[in-house]
Amino acid sequence: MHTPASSPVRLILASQSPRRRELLNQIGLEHEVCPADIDETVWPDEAPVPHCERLAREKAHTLAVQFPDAVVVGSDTIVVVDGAILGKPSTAADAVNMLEQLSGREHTVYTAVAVAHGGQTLSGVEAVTVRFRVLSRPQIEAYVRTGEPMDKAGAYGIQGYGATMVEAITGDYYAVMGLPLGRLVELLQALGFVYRFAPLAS
Ligand SMILES: Cc1cn([C@H]2C[C@H](O)[C@@H](COP(=O)(O)OP(=O)(O)OP(=O)(O)O)O2)c(=O)[nH]c1=O
Repeated sequence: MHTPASSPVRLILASQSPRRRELLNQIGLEHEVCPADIDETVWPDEAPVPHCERLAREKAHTLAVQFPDAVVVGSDTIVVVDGAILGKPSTAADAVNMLEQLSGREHTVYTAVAVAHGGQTLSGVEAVTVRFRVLSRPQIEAYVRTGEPMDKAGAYGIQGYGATMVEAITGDYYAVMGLPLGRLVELLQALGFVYRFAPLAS
């Protein structure tokens, strides 16, 4: 990524998520990683979408204050079913419960992304509807035993074994995986930076 005068820009990903790193690499956005240590507790009466956007903005803002020369990307993903937020499961039993709630029906994944630089923070939220197949209890337990659900909102990874549980998706796949790439590039451009495709090595 560059300034309009073609100088390279220092980009920092304020996240511990290996998926977000992978996704930035996929579109050639060179970056450093510096996870933001923020309190992710849901405020009393805080609705899911404002919660997820607040966290993405806090992650980006916290690091932007520490690294004023850099552009910082923060993001947050939640799964919402029956109005309740499913974050990352804290135990295997918790993961089993979450997957039982998702079985055979639709839920919404919200991913907020925020970019911060020069005292400005821009953000947006992508909403994706995901319909799950009916999952049997043995199937859920076998999936939880793989360990895949444990660091993921809603206890599944669409990019992994979790792909076998999905019947339909409406919205940005990359938002489910943790970082809506189209929205991110749009926000970086709105901050005044230039994103270009680089030729692929043959
Ligand atoms: C639904 C879903 C979530 N996830 C992941 C993306 C996020 O890493 C995680 C949601 O938790 P987050 O709190 O958004 O992110 P994180 O704790 O992994 O990293 P950080 O806060 O430092 O940015 O769930 C998948 O990888 N695949 C999926 O299909």
